[in-house]
Amino acid sequence: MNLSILFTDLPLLERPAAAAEAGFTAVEMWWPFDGPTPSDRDLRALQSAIEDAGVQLVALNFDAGDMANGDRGMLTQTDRFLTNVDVAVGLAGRLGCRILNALYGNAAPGSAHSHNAAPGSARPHNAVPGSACPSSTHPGSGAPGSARTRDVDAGHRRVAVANLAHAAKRAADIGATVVVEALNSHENPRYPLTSSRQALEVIDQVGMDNVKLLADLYHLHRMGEDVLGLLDTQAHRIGHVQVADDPGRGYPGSGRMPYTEIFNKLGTYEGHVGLEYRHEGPGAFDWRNG
Ligand SMILES: O=C(O)C(=O)CO
Repeated sequence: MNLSILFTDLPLLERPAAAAEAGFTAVEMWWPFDGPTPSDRDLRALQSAIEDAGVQLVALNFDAGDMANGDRGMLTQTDRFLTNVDVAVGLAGRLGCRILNALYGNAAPGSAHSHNAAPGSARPHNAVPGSACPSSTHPGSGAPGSARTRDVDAGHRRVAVANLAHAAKRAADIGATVVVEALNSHENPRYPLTSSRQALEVIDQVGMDNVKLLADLYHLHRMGEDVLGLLDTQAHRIGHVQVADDPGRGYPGSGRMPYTEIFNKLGTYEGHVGLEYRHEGPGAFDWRNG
């Protein structure tokens, strides 16, 4: 269960114990610190909270920037990302965590992907605070699909692939896998990977065995993907699975996704399935008894 999106009424350091109390033995989390290099004291406090609760950290996101203000990863920001890799791999190593999630990062203004809103999205293209939409202010110079935007995207891709390769090498030292995730463009309008195909393309470009897909079934379903088909055809390329229902990002069964079939398929999946849904109030896990 994901400690960044569940138990949010509790301080972070109390959430591992709450998860244990609720019967979980494994937890995952987004990077929980404000920057890429938290103090040793903060790292030790988190480690102790997890160890003292007796739960296993099974997946950890690298620093993804200021998520609350729209950041979605740092793969294209080399200095910040590489600094964080050492810290995150160190923490994961000490806690026996074997999955590290590297969110790609928002496309820069001027990229084709800064216009990534899905059909029907309620939010404007540049809904993330501080984002710009150059093609609307300078017609022709940065329009989606122009030579300039393609250069921006290709440059970012080269940097992201190199940084992923670096992270994967460091992760290999602790026997860990780095995963790459596609997000839905309704909630993440500037995130450039919005399908499993696009995420797998990046993974192919890195070309290392310990770089795999994070199949977040909620994000993928929200983008119209056949998630059952994905589990059938790409199981060997999936390093981690996360679930929530669509619409609403609530618990499985709260929306319209085919969770009976999904869980039947996941019956043979050997990794952990992260519960990454939002829930307020009691009864967050009642669906598991039904
Ligand atoms: O930002 C999100 O929605 C995620 O799933 C991050 O891992």
